[in-house]
Amino acid sequence: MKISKVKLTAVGVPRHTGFVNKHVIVQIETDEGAVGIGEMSDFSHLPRYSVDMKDLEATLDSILIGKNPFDTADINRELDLNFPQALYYYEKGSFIRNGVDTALYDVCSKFLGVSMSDLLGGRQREKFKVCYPIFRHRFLDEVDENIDIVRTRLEQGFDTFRLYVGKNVDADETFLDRVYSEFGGKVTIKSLDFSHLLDWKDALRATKRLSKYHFDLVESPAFWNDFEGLNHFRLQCEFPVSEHVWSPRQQYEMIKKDSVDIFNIAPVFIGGLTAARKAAYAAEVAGKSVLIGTTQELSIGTSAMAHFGSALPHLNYTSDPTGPELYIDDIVTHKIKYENGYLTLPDRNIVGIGVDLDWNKIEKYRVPDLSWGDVSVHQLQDRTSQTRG
Ligand SMILES: O=C(O)C(=O)C[C@@H](O)[C@H](O)C(=O)O
Ligand SMILES: [Mg+2]
Ligand SMILES: [Mg+2]
Repeated sequence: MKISKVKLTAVGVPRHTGFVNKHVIVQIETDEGAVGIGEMSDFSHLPRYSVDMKDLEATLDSILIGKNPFDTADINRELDLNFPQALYYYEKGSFIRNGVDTALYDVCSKFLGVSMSDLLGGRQREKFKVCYPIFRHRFLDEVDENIDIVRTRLEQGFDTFRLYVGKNVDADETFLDRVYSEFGGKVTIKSLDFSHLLDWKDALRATKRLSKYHFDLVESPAFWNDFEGLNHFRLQCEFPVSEHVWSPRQQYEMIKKDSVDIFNIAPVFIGGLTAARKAAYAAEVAGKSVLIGTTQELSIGTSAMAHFGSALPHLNYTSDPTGPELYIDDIVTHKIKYENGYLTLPDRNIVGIGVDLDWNKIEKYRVPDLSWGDVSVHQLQDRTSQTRG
């Protein structure tokens, strides 16, 4: 089988917060007629340059056409040369590599007539627990609307949440107090996520202040790539520490410096399922736990993560992929399913990734390019359309 064409389609899908995320749908066509789909998820993150879609499609054509999609190792090597790893969380080259790599696994599993998970180590689980994100408070009066989100999502079966913190710790504290006084043991706070906004000492002070409320772990409590700072925090904090993995070198440094207890692995940030599996193996070798992170993908990217997570032996913490619940709509015929707060894999009898493109929805949300429009840094950081100063 040989790749005959790469097709890219950009879509802009709003969240319930009003924030519009731009994603790119990947189609890899082959001379056997099988077509693989993937998702370059959420280009709506800093830095504020954008990728030229037409040029990217031509570049990927030049790299991929004529290649056997089963040659994932060789293709990933080529993709790494063209879209190099970077010591940066939201490196757009990683999103590009992830969309292509996912489509390779999809087209190969379709060609073989098996579920995508069969090419990723099989299934240890048909579902896994996820948590719903509560985005960062900047003002005290945002607590009410976030408590409403907890109440609504709890009614839908999500009993676990993660809280972005650090901009207004008074509001963070008020929120946690309200959660435990109103919902008691019915709700679990999985993590406080500092998103690399504070240095490790400020994050430690905030964590100690909030530790009178229960949470399972702390995420990103130091500046970018501050491996020593993460280690200092970790040795002085009673809670497990997680950090996103955005490059093999960064993960190597975190292993060497014993920076974390948990690696937060999302294919989008490490550049694909192939790279994510390597990161998961490295975590296992280092004796660390894994949770699956997210950039808040649509159903294509989320389904790929469900398949990826089904085989991981040390998926010891609640994971994060909830994108299809955050967006007002999706671009597939049937969204990936959540049941009682669990992300549920497509049936193993369904070949490939297990979701199908809905071209009526794609046309509805199609955008001509990945241009930024008028968004503020606050909106980009906290994923909202709110324009308060
Ligand atoms: O755990 C995180 O950090 C995130 O989920 C980052 C978010 O910004 C995510 O990428 C999103 O778009 O909501
Ligand atoms: Mg995080
Ligand atoms: Mg994102």
